Amino acid sequence: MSRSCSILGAPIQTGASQPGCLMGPASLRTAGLGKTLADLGWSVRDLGDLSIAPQQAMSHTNAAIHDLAETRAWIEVLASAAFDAARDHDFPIFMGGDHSMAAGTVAGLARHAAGQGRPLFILWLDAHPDLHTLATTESGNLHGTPVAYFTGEPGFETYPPLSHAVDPRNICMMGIRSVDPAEHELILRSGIEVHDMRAIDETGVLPPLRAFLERVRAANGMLHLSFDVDFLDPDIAPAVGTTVPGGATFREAHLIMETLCDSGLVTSLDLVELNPFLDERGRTAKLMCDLTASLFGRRVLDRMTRSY
Ligand SMILES: NC(=[NH2+])NCCC[C@H](N)C(=O)O
Ligand SMILES: [Mn+2]
Ligand SMILES: [Mn+2]
Repeated sequence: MSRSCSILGAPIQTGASQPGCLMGPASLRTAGLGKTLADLGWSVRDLGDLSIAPQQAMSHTNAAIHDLAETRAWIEVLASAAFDAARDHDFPIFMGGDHSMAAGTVAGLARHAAGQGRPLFILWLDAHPDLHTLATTESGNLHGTPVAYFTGEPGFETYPPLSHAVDPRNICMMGIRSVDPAEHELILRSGIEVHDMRAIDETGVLPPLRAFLERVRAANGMLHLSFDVDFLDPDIAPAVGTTVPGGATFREAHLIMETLCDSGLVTSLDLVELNPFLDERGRTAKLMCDLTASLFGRRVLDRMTRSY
């Protein structure tokens, strides 16, 4: 029997500074995400898009924060939907939407993993660590906050209560190249494993990735991959509002996805920050689909025919 995956859209853009991520799920569907996975032998269920009710404005002592009520509502809806999707499917995919949605998906997945008696690990592919609290964010863009929230940092009283926090030592970040001072301080004290672009230039992506996967395997963990488009170099992935030069190459990104596929350890995926308004003839959406295909088993050569 083929393994089942679900795709669920979260057209949220209130966590970002500029509009457009709202169209992310439609763009990924247009690029053929569902058919791509079905062609690889997966049984694919499209669960449609989530939505939130209109919200009353919420204020915060940090006046920079915008759209708090909407983002809070999205996180609540997503946490519940992610829990259900993980219960009902072998491999749920969450299509964003800006990265604030990971506060919801990871919260729901952490609750599901706890019910299975397994720890949840997170591989965070991003130019940014998204480690602000509501007190430290200066931009007020809440897509900069999900990791601080789901690791149980204080200062999130206005977000939905978190039922199960993720242990910071179970998080591996790769591709990091833009860190604010408050985030830097939190990285140093939290124990999150962070591989910045300098580290990747020095060792390549495989040694740190394999070491992390060994830790996941040894702990019988579930592994969630949260993939921010800005992990990739802007030359190959222009459709994101927070481009940072010097990102992962096409080949590094595919190698990561193929290695993750070989490991068989990944159990869920966020595809976030795609802003189709900034895309060039759909090339970023197409690349995100192709990278997902590598994660789901697409190969250039069958391993059996490969000679070492
Ligand atoms: N998910 C993202 N693209 N986050 C970018 C965050 C950038 C910056 N650290 C901020 O807080 O505004
Ligand atoms: Mn991000
Ligand atoms: Mn980012």
